[in-house]
Amino acid sequence: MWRPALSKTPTEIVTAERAGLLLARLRTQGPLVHCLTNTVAANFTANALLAIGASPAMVDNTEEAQAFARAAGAVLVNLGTLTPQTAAAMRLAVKGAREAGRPWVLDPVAVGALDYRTRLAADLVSEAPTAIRGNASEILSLAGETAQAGRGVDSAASSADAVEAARSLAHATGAVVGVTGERDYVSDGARLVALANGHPLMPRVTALGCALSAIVAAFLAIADEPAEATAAALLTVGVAGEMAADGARGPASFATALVDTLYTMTAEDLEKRGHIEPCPHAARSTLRSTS
Ligand SMILES: Nc1ncnc2c1ncn2[C@@H]1O[C@H](COP(=O)(O)OP(=O)(O)O)[C@@H](O)[C@H]1O
Ligand SMILES: Cc1ncsc1CCOP(=O)(O)O
Ligand SMILES: [Mg+2]
Repeated sequence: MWRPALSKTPTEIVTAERAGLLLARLRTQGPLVHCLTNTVAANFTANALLAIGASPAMVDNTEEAQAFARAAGAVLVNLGTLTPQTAAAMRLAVKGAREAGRPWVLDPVAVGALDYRTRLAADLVSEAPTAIRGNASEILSLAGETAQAGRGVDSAASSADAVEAARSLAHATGAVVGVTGERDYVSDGARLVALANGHPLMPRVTALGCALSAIVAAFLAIADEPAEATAAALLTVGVAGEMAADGARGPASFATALVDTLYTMTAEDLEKRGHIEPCPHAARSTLRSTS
């Protein structure tokens, strides 16, 4: 049967149709996602990954991390409750992922607010993450702007104020950068897209951003294009957040409804509710070689 090509224009990062297609592929393939994440987020992250159709495994010891990263579909490195032992495992997992050509995601939790993780993050960024997903303060800090460090794990800045930082970080590192908040932005250094879904209950649930970064890893595992995969993951979770908020009584019932929505939502939901705003002014961004 003939089907219309779900193509994008050369300047577009994602369309709702493409995001729906990737969501369906994720559910069919059920990628293994190797998570080195924090003790707050581990359970919620595993449930969110299972709900959307991926297969999570939390393996953060130095004996197994490198070999497991080589076997996984994608790797998540989240600095939330870092220790010297987990930091060593993270370095090994990144090594394994790179050896095997696997995508890996950095979630720089509280980077900028605390020194030890800020130094580790700088090292990890030089190991070519496929994508970096953080809140505005974290992305501003990684991009070298220290004035708006977060208060612990929460952002002190708005994502709109971190758009340029996201683009310059992507441009400088070659990673796709997703900066989240009331609006989410994704850049590969040349292109930029704004995603205007989500709900104010989302930052009222701990580890939601951590689970989002794990879902970015799941999309990267099954996709060909990292920027499209990252934007599709952010769009999916943003739309799921809006849907889950209908009928939620507060943060706890919202968190449960979000996991259920990741399980039930359809490509049609993405097409009906997804707000994708291409940012044409991104054209002023330069080619990597000019920096
Ligand atoms: N004020 C808000 N309104 C709507 N969605 C939000 C808001 N704040 C955060 N989100 C959503 O919550 C998710 C986590 O983002 P964020 O809170 O920035 O990350 P983190 O938990 O790492 O600080 C993203 O999907 C983002 O779009
Ligand atoms: C509360 C807390 N403390 C250390 S990690 C963590 C979870 C942070 O989760 P998120 O970045 O998704 O809000
Ligand atoms: Mg976070």
